[in-house]
Amino acid sequence: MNEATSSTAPMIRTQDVNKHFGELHVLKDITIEVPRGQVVVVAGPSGSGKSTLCRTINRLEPIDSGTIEVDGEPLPKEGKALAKLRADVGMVFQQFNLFAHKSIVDNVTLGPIKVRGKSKSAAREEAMELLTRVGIADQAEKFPAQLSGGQQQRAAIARALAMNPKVMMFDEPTSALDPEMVQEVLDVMASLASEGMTMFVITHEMGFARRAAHRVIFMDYGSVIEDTSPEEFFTNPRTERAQDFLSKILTH
Ligand SMILES: Nc1ncnc2c1ncn2[C@@H]1O[C@H](COP(=O)(O)OP(=O)(O)OP(=O)(O)O)[C@@H](O)[C@H]1O
Repeated sequence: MNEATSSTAPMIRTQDVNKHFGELHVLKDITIEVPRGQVVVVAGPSGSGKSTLCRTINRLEPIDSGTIEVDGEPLPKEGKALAKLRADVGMVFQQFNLFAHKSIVDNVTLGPIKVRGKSKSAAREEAMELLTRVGIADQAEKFPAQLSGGQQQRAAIARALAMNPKVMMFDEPTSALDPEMVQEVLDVMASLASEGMTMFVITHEMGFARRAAHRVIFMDYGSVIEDTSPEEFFTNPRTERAQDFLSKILTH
């Protein structure tokens, strides 16, 4: 890797990205840059293409045209480079996707041992530090089903962090949680944000956007139609679609 490039390039850069699902044009000429250390909240109505955009950046979905770079490097298509990309771009989904038959600590150590080549003892030590950081060290030996949804999601965040990612992507991380557990997950995310992690967060939690985001991207029908500061987005949304969206979300 070219160090000079990687230290100055935006963490994520997409240029004229287009994607279709059959006839549906789900991403339309998406051009965005996310500088390192920036926290971007991606908002928009259901079906506007937010998840698809997120998944293209991790190459879980291929694109039809355009380019995507992570840390100055084009996305690899296969092999070791793809595994490295998946480690560099940590993903946290709505469903926690933890391995049900492994303990929480084993869920966290699996990637570092298999992909990063860490020794078992080093991986375990780091996993315990991460579980402490997300507030569930006391749950380390339990199985996922023995934890609350909020604890499982915090374990999923620890698992992604264990790969030492360059950027963390969150796809509606709190929408499967009972209301009382939402805040504990958002608190972990806000703390990561304050530590300077680059974050790309799809969420309807506008409180988090106000508190932790540097920027809000609003998508509608596959296009980015607002890309602005949280202050501007909340006080002065430019488009009627964003105004409608905010009035629904904020009165919900
Ligand atoms: N694998 C797929 N095959 C076909 N269509 C898909 C696929 N994945 C998503 N779509 C469609 O693409 C559009 C965008 O979906 P996407 O999940 O990206 O939207 P979203 O903004 O994240 O929505 P939500 O907020 O409901 O999660 C939707 O119309 C969806 O039905």
